[in-house]
Amino acid sequence: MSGAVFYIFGATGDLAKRKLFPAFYALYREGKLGENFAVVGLARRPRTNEQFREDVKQSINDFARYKITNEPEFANFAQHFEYMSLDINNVAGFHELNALTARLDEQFQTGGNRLFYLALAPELFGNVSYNLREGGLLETQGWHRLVIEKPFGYDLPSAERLNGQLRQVFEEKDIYRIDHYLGKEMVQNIEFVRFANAFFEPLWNNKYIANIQITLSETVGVEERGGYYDHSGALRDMGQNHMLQMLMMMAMEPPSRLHPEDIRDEKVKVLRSLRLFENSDDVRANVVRGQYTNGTSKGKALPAYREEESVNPESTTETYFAARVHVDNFRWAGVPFYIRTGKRLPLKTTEVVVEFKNIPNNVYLAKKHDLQPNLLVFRVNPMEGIYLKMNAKQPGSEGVIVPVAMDFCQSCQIGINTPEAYERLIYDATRGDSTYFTRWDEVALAWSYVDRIAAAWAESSADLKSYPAGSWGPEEATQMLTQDGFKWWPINGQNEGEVDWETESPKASVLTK
Ligand SMILES: NC(=O)C1=CN([C@@H]2O[C@H](COP(=O)(O)OP(=O)(O)OC[C@H]3O[C@@H](n4cnc5c(N)ncnc54)[C@H](OP(=O)(O)O)[C@@H]3O)[C@@H](O)[C@H]2O)C=CC1
Ligand SMILES: O=C1O[C@H](COP(=O)(O)O)[C@@H](O)[C@H](O)[C@H]1O
Repeated sequence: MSGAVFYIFGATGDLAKRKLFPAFYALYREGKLGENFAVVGLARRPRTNEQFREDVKQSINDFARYKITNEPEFANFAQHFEYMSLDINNVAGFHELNALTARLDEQFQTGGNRLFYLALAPELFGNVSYNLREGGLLETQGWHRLVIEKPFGYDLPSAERLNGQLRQVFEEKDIYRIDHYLGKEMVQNIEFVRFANAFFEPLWNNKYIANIQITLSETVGVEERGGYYDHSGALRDMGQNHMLQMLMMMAMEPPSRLHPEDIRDEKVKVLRSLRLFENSDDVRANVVRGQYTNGTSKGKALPAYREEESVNPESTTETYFAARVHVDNFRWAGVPFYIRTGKRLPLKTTEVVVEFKNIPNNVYLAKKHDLQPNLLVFRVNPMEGIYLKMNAKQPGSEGVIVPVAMDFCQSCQIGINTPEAYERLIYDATRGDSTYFTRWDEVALAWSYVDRIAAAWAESSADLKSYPAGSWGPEEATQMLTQDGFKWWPINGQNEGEVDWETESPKASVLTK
């Protein structure tokens, strides 16, 4: 990797602590950072370099997958970190930052390359980019890249405004919009499994696939982010980004080359093919929203959403939504994509299930047995793997057919969530590989789709359902599939009531008939 100075704006914040410092350490331990780098932590509160390095150490001890086992090695890593107190609205501070960087460029031989990571509230993104230019930080000979966190706007108009601000300073090719789901191993693996196997691609269409289900369930509530979440809700927090990104990975055509722009071109075509909801009735017929009331998990009482800190006690924000999405193109016409996500559900899991059409029911075996459809399941999070559910003869029986699994449990082999999404994404941005970052046209089209749902919801909250914390969400989401002759496949083979509350994490391989 070429050298670089990394600037973490928001270095005293939650994201830096939980994700960014551990990711830098993992990259360093794996030799991917080399020695020609410096990390400058930036935020308003005062911190000495020593205190900052202690913060970094603490965050690694608390959150990293590589723990510190070798103190001299950590000391060597830590001497690449410096801290500067900076209010991003103060342009003079950026001149000072430029002077600091000139020294770091020299000390660590970074070649003038600069990566600006904005782990800040989105309202601050525009000012940072102006001040980077005003402060002279974009004048070195190397590359200058901007990495920004979600949310990218609140709706299409606000996203356009934000993008306009950034584009006054940075070219699109230098803007790396993070969707951390794209950094997850199994989300990236969708593309490989689809396009590197002779037996999937011929079946990957409306002739053989009955429906696709994407579930992103969380056990947590809104924790300390009530203020942000109450303004956002599940649709904007998860739907506009992570869920549509996974849908694109499932539905895209094979790219002609493995070039970032070719891959993103194919993804964006999926968004262009989404059937837009025509009016509020259309939205209500195809999208269910819910909010959790009080309930229990592992025998523990949980508060209702409206009782959470910083949440409006009369809030109508959805903490759950499920939608029937159609991709109106030649490959997918007639195949529903069902997506659902929610807080305070029974399991923390992300899974994508491909349900294949059953064999013709006039065939002898189908006439004689109640055959289950074949399923291909991508387990994204926290267990990682792929399993195929198929039908086979029960050994020794009188021709009894049972569902069996071919199960590739990646996390059983190499551990849970390896490597972490942020490691991959920081590494890719440093190498200039934008494949797993969101291009502006993807962001804009995703907002266009989601804005229609949000607009219908803004008219009236009469369709907002409640669900007890610890349940699988409103009954209406189940009915939506029943209407189509389908059902939600149990997550990791577990129906409600069968959850392993002790571990909360899915069992390796459970099949439900
Ligand atoms: N936390 C998470 O898990 C996730 C976060 N994100 C996104 O990442 C971004 C950061 O989130 P998070 O870390 O949770 O937020 P926090 O509120 O924990 O941190 C915000 C950071 O911004 C700094 N800051 C605020 N105002 C200024 C200013 N005027 N000048 C300089 N620094 C400032 C704060 O430091 P100080 O007060 O010292 O100035 C702090 O370091 C947000 O966009 C969020 O949506 C996205 C996905 C997950
Ligand atoms: O972006 C977000 O994602 C997290 C869930 O991410 P995961 O990697 O833990 O599955 C979600 O909790 C948060 O609300 C949202 O902003």
